[in-house]
Amino acid sequence: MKFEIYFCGSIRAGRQDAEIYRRIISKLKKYGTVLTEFVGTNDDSKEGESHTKERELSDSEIHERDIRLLEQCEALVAEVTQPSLGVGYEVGRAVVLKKPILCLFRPSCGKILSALIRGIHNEEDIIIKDYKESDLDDTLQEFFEKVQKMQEKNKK
Ligand SMILES: O=c1[nH]c(=O)n([C@H]2C[C@H](O)[C@@H](COP(=O)(O)O)O2)cc1CO
Repeated sequence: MKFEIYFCGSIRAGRQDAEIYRRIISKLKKYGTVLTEFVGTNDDSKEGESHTKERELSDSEIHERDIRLLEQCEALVAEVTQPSLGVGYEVGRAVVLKKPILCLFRPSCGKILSALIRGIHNEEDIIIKDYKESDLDDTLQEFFEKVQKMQEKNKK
């Protein structure tokens, strides 16, 4: 399986889960190319050393680049535990673009996921999954098998 994958995680809404994003991205590489690897790059500074390049771009350039990558991707995986306007927007745009979507939420954080995210689950091409890191391998495998099947069906 070799897909182009758009990964979403909080940036300006807080970098507390950046290390988890990095670990998810390294698992995603088994399934293809991660178009937004910078979301998981480890950083010490508040906005992130890894975003030095991002800082060279204007907000509208970041938005244009991300929409282009969203259109290009074959699947979107979002870590939605840390609430982020940018991630919510990306998920909404991916719904409109009819991309397969996997949203990953850790209930252990004590927060309650937005109904506007949990409510898009359809058991088919949009999966909203409560997870623990120990479940990730199985969850990703299951999701990308679905994506593969959908692509094969669409080719017929
Ligand atoms: O510099 C950036 N680069 C970028 O690609 N994004 C995208 C990717 C992330 O999945 C998402 C994070 O949004 P936010 O910054 O609102 O938490 O938006 C967001 C920012 C900063 O808002």
